[in-house]
Order: sequence, then C-alpha cells, then structure tokens
Amino acid sequence: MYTDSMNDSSDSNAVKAKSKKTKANSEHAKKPPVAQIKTPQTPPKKFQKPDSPFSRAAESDITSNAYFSVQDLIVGYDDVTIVNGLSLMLQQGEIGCFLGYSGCGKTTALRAIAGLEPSRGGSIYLNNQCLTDKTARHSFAVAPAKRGMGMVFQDYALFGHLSVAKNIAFGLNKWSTADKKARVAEMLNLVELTEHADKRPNELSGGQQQRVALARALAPKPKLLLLDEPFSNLDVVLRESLAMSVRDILKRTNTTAILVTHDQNEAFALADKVGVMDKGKLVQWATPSELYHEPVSPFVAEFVGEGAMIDGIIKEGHVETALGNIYRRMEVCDALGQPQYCEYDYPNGTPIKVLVRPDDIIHDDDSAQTALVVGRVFRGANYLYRLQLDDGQTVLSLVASHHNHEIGSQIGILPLLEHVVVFDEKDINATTWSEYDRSERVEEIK
Ligand SMILES: Nc1ncnc2c1ncn2[C@@H]1O[C@H](COP(=O)(O)OP(=O)(O)OP(=O)(O)O)[C@@H](O)[C@H]1O
Repeated sequence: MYTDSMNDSSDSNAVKAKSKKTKANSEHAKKPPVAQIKTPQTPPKKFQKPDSPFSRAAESDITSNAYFSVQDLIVGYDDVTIVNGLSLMLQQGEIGCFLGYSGCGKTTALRAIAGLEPSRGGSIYLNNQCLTDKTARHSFAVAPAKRGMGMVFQDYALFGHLSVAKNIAFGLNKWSTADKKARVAEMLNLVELTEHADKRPNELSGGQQQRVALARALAPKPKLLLLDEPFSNLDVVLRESLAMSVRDILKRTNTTAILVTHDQNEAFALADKVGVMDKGKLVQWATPSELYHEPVSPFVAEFVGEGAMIDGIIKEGHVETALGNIYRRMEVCDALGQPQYCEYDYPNGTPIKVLVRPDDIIHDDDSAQTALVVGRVFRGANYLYRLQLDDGQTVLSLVASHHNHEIGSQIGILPLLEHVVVFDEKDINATTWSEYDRSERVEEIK
C-alpha cells in the first residue's frame, strides 16, 4: 500500500437467520406478508425509480451544509467520459464508499477528488472551500498538496529504509520535534503498533503494514482521507476484520473518509454511506441498510446482497405473487378512520418483479405454506437454501444451520416482506442470484 499524505500543513448485510422459534416469527405467523413504510405522513413512494442516487434520508442532507460535497462531477480521458455527473455529500466524521465493478470509474472519481485528475465539470467542496475552478474547463483551483487530504492506496509502498515511526512522521516535517514525537506516539498507539515502532516495514505482516500506512496518512490530521482498495492485498478473513478496525480508528479520530472498493462486505463493514457506481454514474448513495432493503434499481438490488426477483401482478391495494398477496401496511386513514391503501405507480394488472431477500423467507416447520429445497450451501451458522415455489420460481432463504433439510424435501416457509421493493419487469433478466455459486460448496438438486 502506498500511503501519501497530501496535507501540506501537517449492519455484513445485517442478514440474520430467523428460526421459527423467535418471538418475531411467532408474531408474524399466519399473517399475510406485509410491507412496512417508514414515512407515514407523506404519500409513500412505492416504486422507487433511479431518478436520484440519494435515498430519502440522504436527500434531506442536500439541503444541509455538508462538510464534503461533490456536485455533478465530470471526469474523462480524451473523448471518453469516465465519471459522469457524480454527486454526493458527507458530514464531518462520516465514511463514504464507492462500490462498483472493475472499470466503473471509482478510482478516477477518487483521484479527481484528490486533484490528481482534472475535472471537466462540476464542483467539489471541502470544509466550506471550493476545490474546483468552475471557469477553467480542464483545471482545478486547489492543487492536490493544498487540499488537506490524506491517501491510502492499494500497494503498501512504505519507505522500506525507514522505521515504522519514521514512516509515520514523514508528513510532519513542519511540526516541532516535540509535537512530532507526541503525534507519532499517538498514532502508534491508535493503530496498536507501539512495540513495533523501530521495526522496518518488511518485518511486519501485511495487515500491520497497512496500519502503518493508515497511521502515516492520519498523522497530519487530513480534512479528508481517501482509501483506494486498501485491503485488496490481504486475505479475505483479514480484510473484514481490518475494515472494522479501520472504521473504529476513523470514528475515534472523527475522520471524514472515502473508500473505493469492489467488495460489498468491506464497504458495509466500513462505510456509513455507500455509493453504487455503474459506468461512471452513481446509481445510489445511501446507507448499507437502505441499499440492501431499498435498492433503487435492479442493478443495485443484484449488486448488493443476495436475493431473487419473483413475478408479481399489481392488484387493488396489493401485489399478487407466488408467495401470496403482499399488502402494504396501512398507515393513512380516511375521514372515517378507514385505512387507505397506498397508491401504486402502475395500474392494476401491471406485471412487476418483487425483490425477495434471503432474510425475507422465514423457515417455519408449522407453516401451511411450503417450498421445495432445490439447493443449499452450508455457511456454519446458517444454511442458504434455494427454495422452489409451487409455480417453479425460486427464492433464497437463510436458515439457522440446525435446521438441516435435505435437498428434495418440502419445508414450511413464512414470507416476511418488510421492505418490499418492486420493479417494472422490463429489463430484468435475473430471477435468483447469490454469491454462493462462486466460492462455496453448493449442493443442488440433480
Ligand atoms: N489515464 C487514463 N487514460 C485513459 N483511460 C483511463 C485512464 N485511467 C483510467 N482509465 C479508464 O477509465 C475507466 C475507469 O477506470 P477506473 O480505474 O476509475 O475504474 P475502477 O472502477 O477504479 O476499476 P478497478 O476496480 O479495476 O480499479 C477504465 O475503463 C480505465 O481503462
């Protein structure tokens, strides 16, 4: 990892298996699936459209004074536009993340924020300072070294001939000797490497070297810390734990940061706000939970987490599906106190797709509704079951692993669709998807 301080002055998917014995399950037993809306005062927007990358919660931030904001940023090379109209904001101490497939423009966006790539349009504000020159098309107002940003990149590239302590002190050349010494000691303590202060980087593990890189970037107290795939050289197990410890360090130091990654677990472990990017555009900028439960498009739904899209038909006041009729929780009452169903954006009879997450399907041996186990993967605490419904469609269900059901057996299910998201069925090819196909031992029905 290359760490370069440019400061010149100085809830996993929150997917939990739910067994039939839990209180929550018993409360929902035998009730029709119900969708809950969180904002009863305003007419709920049932069909979420990708007209804005911001969730409703984040949209309210727009009107507030954000500590860091990017508006309509455009970056390109030659004739090609790589980052197209990127907008986001962070409050001080918040951690943001660009998440997306390789080549979608994450690093380019980060480099433009750092001033390492010229922007072709848009503006960047940090701590009430505009960093971009709105008048000159291919220039920026504030040079990279003057932006007060720290960077932590993919490859370690610590100074191999310097000790850990001297690496950390590298960006503090303008500090007094006493202040520098105190700051290095504080950083060593922060990243729990005090006893390694005099070692050379090559005497440390990859994770430790990364913590040195982080300490070096944090030492000059950057206004914004940029992290570009900082964990990609580490093995998977270390990545998530290091991501959590980096989050802890950033929170303790109230550091505002942006992470670039293609790893959703890393993004969720570290970030407060995650921006899913696709072909240079920020498709959604929201909390991990909102991304998972309220994706604004099928792309986000499939990119973030596992799940299935099953067929539905819009009916008066509900959606008809193979899992049963899905009603929305009734929140708005008429003058007589009668509940009003939410209005749908599509007319009755419209075929739509309903997003079903693995934690939406609860296993319950006593349920009259059953599904056929057609595949499963053992994940230690849970099984991820692939279940076939009566009409042949499949959904996923995450079930505590002491519920060991063989492939080919019928198991009882209770749909618990708390955050129902539906999409126009056009342009949706995927029906069921999960990560397990790639890395885990999967048993499938023959
Ligand atoms: N200096 C450059 N000149 C021309 N094209 C470039 C340059 N740098 C990047 N690109 C192109 O811009 C696109 C986005 O690259 P970028 O590195 O931002 O993607 P990324 O999402 O960070 O990908 P990865 O996860 O693989 O790092 C790619 O198609 C890349 O080839």
